[in-house]
Amino acid sequence: MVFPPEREAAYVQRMFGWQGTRLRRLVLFAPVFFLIFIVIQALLMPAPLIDWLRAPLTWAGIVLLGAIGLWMRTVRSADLFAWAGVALQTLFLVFCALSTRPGHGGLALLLPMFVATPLVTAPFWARARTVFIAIVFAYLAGALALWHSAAGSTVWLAYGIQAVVGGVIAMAMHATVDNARRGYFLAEEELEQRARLDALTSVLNRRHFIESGEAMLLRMRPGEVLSACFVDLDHFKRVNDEGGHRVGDQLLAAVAHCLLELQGENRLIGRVGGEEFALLLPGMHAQEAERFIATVCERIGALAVDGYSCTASVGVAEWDGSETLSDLLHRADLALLAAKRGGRNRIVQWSAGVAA
Ligand SMILES: Nc1nc2c(ncn2[C@@H]2O[C@H](COP(=O)(O)OP(=O)(O)OP(=O)(O)O)[C@@H](O)[C@H]2O)c(=O)[nH]1
Repeated sequence: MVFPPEREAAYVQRMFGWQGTRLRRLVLFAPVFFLIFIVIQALLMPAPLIDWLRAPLTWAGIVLLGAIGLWMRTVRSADLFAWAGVALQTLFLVFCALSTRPGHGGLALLLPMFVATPLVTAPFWARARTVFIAIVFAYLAGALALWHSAAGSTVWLAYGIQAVVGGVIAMAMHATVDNARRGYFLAEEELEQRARLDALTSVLNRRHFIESGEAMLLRMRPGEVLSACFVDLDHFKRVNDEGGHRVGDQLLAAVAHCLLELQGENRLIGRVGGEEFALLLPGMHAQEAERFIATVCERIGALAVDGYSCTASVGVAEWDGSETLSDLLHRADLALLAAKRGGRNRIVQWSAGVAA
């Protein structure tokens, strides 16, 4: 399953989000695992543990792996974390390989067996290419261990077979799990999308319009402007009563389509009531919003379903730079009431007089 690049990135980041906390804890175990490997070797081989602990290689490994592990705890990007994980895992295996004493082929084989499935960070949530490189590097490190321990040809043959079979199995496991997760991710995205949109008109539903609008106001910087519009269709009850609800539905959908066609970047359009729509227009003063919405109203007036058409009344209010979304929409709503009172099919800008 191949996603477009931006969805692929979102998917990898989401997977990392799910597993990030556990992985951040896990990477700290790299120096500990290395120490355990040293202790196992010391127990199995005649050299005393103190000899191993005196070796500069042991301390270089512990310090370097510890430092990378600590740094990785601060990484937020999923891709960077995956590559750092590959580097950490490879270095861990290289240090294990280099600390393997010559003449002990059996012990050296432990390492490649140990790494049959890449350890430490096991970036199975990452992109397939990263996982593939992690597996190849893991087996190369295993080969280094064999070479270092001067293993015989039988051991090399066994390792070669294991590397090919293990590598293929690891990639197949990754592909299977990844495919299932991608399917789940797509289904979840679709559900989220459905929960955000109004079923009839495909504009934002009321809840998401309010949530997104509040988030938009929080992102506004000093000096930035924004206007809100409340659009209410005039005498819509008549359309339903005379043409039937199906015609009413089709006309509502056509109006929403008209609004969506004019949806510029960052503009928010929501259905906030039966035949009421609200718009948030960042970067527009009230006058600009009024001009913009006049074009929209003209297009709405030109719509017709089975000979039925409608006009719209609109209230416009400009954000004062500090008020809440609820207050801003309330002022736009008061302006809308004034438009209705004034005879409908018109746009009214909020002013102190409108509230009276
Ligand atoms: N077909 C259809 N009609 C809806 C929907 N939601 C609300 N309505 C109708 O919209 C109409 C709104 O009626 P009113 O609130 O009286 O408003 P109006 O007739 O547009 O009159 P004014 O707003 O005062 O101009 C009602 O008949 C509702 O049934 C919908 O999803 N589909």
